[in-house]
Amino acid sequence: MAAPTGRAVAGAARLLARLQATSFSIRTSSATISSAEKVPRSLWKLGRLNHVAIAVPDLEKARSLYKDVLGAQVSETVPLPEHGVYTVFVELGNTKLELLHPLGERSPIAGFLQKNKAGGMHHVCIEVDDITAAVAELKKRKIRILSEEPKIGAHGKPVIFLHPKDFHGVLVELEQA
Ligand SMILES: C[C@@H](C(=O)O)C(=O)SCCNC(=O)CCNC(=O)[C@H](O)C(C)(C)COP(=O)(O)OP(=O)(O)OC[C@H]1O[C@@H](n2cnc3c(N)ncnc32)[C@H](O)[C@@H]1OP(=O)(O)O
Repeated sequence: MAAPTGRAVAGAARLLARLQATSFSIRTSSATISSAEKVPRSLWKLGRLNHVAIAVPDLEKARSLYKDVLGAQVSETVPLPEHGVYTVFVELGNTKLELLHPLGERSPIAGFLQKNKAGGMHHVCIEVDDITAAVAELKKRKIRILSEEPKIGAHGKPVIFLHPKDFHGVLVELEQA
């Protein structure tokens, strides 16, 4: 077989370069189309970490640990019967801890404390700028929302909880900012 000429080699190189450019732009445009179709991200945004909640078997002991041993500023104990919990908030400057203890027989944290007798991290709460839009999108994505409608949370604002099995084992609360 005859050796390729200089012109043939240059032509092949140009063709290869064009093919690479074409396949790159196809990949780019399909990624853009699919993400634009699936993620109308402009509708709502995540905000700050509002709090990290810790379920505790003895609320007074836990309150005293943060107040007297760590010197934190802590709230009074507040019962929230509509959520089945007592809460104490611990101020940390950039965020808060929420100490939780079961209230009533059907408390949603009773099972968690049965499994974690010494207590443990129960959920993280992240603010969102539009909880209605967040709920609509998460439902479309088949993420389980643990109440029919948002409830009024510990700060007097609407909140929802997302199933821990849909969030890598972490119960996530979203709170309207
Ligand atoms: C005042 C308000 C506020 O801050 O504004 C609050 O904090 S209210 C805070 C309290 N309210 C809430 O938590 C409301 C949302 N929570 C719920 O609806 C419930 O607690 C569920 C998260 C669905 C869990 O239900 P239940 O206790 O019946 O447990 P279950 O045994 O069926 O749980 C199913 C699976 O999820 C796991 N699981 C349960 N709780 C979990 C948690 N906190 N973090 C991570 N995983 C958890 C279990 O180990 C189990 O996994 P395996 O199958 O692998 O064993």
